[in-house]
Amino acid sequence: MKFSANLGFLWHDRPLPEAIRLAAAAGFDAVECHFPYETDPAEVRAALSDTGLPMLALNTLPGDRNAGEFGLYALPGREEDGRRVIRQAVDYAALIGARKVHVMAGLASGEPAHRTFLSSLVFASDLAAKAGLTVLIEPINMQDVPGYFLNTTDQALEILAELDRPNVKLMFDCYHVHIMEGDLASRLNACLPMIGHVQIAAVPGRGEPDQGAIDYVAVMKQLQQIGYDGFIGAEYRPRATVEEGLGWMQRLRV
Ligand SMILES: O=C(O)C(=O)[C@H](O)CO
Ligand SMILES: [Mg+2]
Repeated sequence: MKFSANLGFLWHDRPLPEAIRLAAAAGFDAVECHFPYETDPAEVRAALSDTGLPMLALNTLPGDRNAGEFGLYALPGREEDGRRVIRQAVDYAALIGARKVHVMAGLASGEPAHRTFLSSLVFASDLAAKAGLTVLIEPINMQDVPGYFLNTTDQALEILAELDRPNVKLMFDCYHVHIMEGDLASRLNACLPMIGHVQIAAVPGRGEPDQGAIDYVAVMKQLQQIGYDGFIGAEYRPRATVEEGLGWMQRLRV
């Protein structure tokens, strides 16, 4: 199993180039981030090239967080803002060699939001395809982000089927999926062909993936058995320092 440090959560208080170097020193095989846009891409590139780690993915900007926004893609009337943030993400991804962009749906519901999400994804898919990138959509649980548009893998699979674009895939975050749908094993089997990335954290608490309701040794074995050959994103909130909590990595390298 190959592990990617999610630098939106791990070493999030450090400048991004330093966080990349810390991830390499801690034994990660790759990194991914949330919102790198304020960092000079040349510095990110230098850290990636010094360490040899690939940057897997980044997020589109979520809009105005102070006003409660958490993504723009499913918000009727905000299509132009959605286009702006995907252009920015694709441009930045190209500069640092990232291959995937997670587009954040936002707080919305109902048919107008569904239609907006679909048409925005068509735009994102076309733009990303020109740069050889994959677009990710991620179901997020309703306890952490009440009102988020995309909550379950079932809903995501329906959207992906309706969209029918080979470069738009599912971000399967085990933490969110377990909270919303339980039964990770059958969700993984059902979603495998559409999975573009996997993320992990403990439930409850979103700490290191080494305790709680999800048996991650079993999850890793299943992923290997069903032929998932991508990276596993460590997207958790360390209970103490990142370094102190890294014991899980050895245990999960099945
Ligand atoms: O919150 C998550 O699980 C994510 O992966 C996001 O990228 C949103 O920050
Ligand atoms: Mg996630």
